[in-house]
Amino acid sequence: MRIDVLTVLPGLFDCFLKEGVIGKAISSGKVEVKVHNIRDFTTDKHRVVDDVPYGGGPGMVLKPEPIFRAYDELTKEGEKPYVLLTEPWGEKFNQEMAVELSKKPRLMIICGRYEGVDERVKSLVDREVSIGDYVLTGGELPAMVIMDAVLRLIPGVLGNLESLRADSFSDRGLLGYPNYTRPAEFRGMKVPEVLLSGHHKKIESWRKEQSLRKTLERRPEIIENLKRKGLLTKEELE
Ligand SMILES: Nc1cc(-c2ccc3ccn(Cc4ccccn4)c3c2)[nH]n1
Repeated sequence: MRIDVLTVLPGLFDCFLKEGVIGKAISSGKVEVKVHNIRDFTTDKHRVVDDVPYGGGPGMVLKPEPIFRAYDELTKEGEKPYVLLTEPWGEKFNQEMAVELSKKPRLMIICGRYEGVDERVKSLVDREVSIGDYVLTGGELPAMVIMDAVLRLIPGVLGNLESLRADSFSDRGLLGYPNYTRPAEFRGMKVPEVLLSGHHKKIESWRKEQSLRKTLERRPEIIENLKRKGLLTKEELE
C-alpha cells in the first residue's frame, strides 16, 4: 500500500513514521508513506497556504489551490488514490472502516488545519473522517490514528506473534482480555490461577470469556452489533 499525506505540519509525522511497527513496515518496504508539505505546492514568494474566510468569522481557511496542485502532481501517474479528509464532523472512524481502507492499494490523506479546508477541496475527497467527538487543533493526529489502524492490517506488517494476537477477536472490536506478567503475586495481588496452569485450552476460554464479559459490561452495543451480523459463535453467545 502507498499513502500520501498532505499537511502544513510535516514535522508532526517524523517520529510516527520512524518508530515501532509502522517504522519497521516502512523501512522494510512493506508499505510506502510519503508526507508532503502543502507549502511546497504554493507558487507565491511567501508560500501562502491559508487565507481569511469569505463572509468573515474567526481564524483562517486552507486555500484550495496548493492542495489541488499537490493532488494533480501526486496523481500524474500510477493508481488514483482513495482520498480521505480528516474532519471534526466526518464519518466516525472504526475498525470496520480500517479493514475496508486496508484493502485499497493507495490512499491520500488530506490533513486540515486552522478552521479547516476550503469547501471546494472536498470535490477531491472520497471520505471525510473523524476519529471521535472531540475537537483537536488539526487533522494530523487523526491521520496518524487512521494510518496506524490501517497499516497494521496490511499482511506482513505485524510480526507473527503480533498477528496471532491480532486475531478476529480484537479485530471484531471486542475489548481485550486482562494481561499479566511476572511476578505471580505483587503487593498482595495475585495472577489468576488459570494463567499459571499451562492449560492452553482453559487459558484461551478464560480469555475469551473475560473479553466478552468486559465488552458486554462496557460496550454492549458491540455485542449487539456482532450478534446482528452473526459474528459471534454459538458458544460465545452462551
Ligand atoms: N476527530 C477530530 C478531527 C478533528 C480535526 C480534523 C481536522 C481539522 C482541521 C482543523 N481542525 C481544528 C478545528 C477547527 C475548527 C473547528 C473544529 N476543529 C481540525 C480538527 N478534530 N477532532
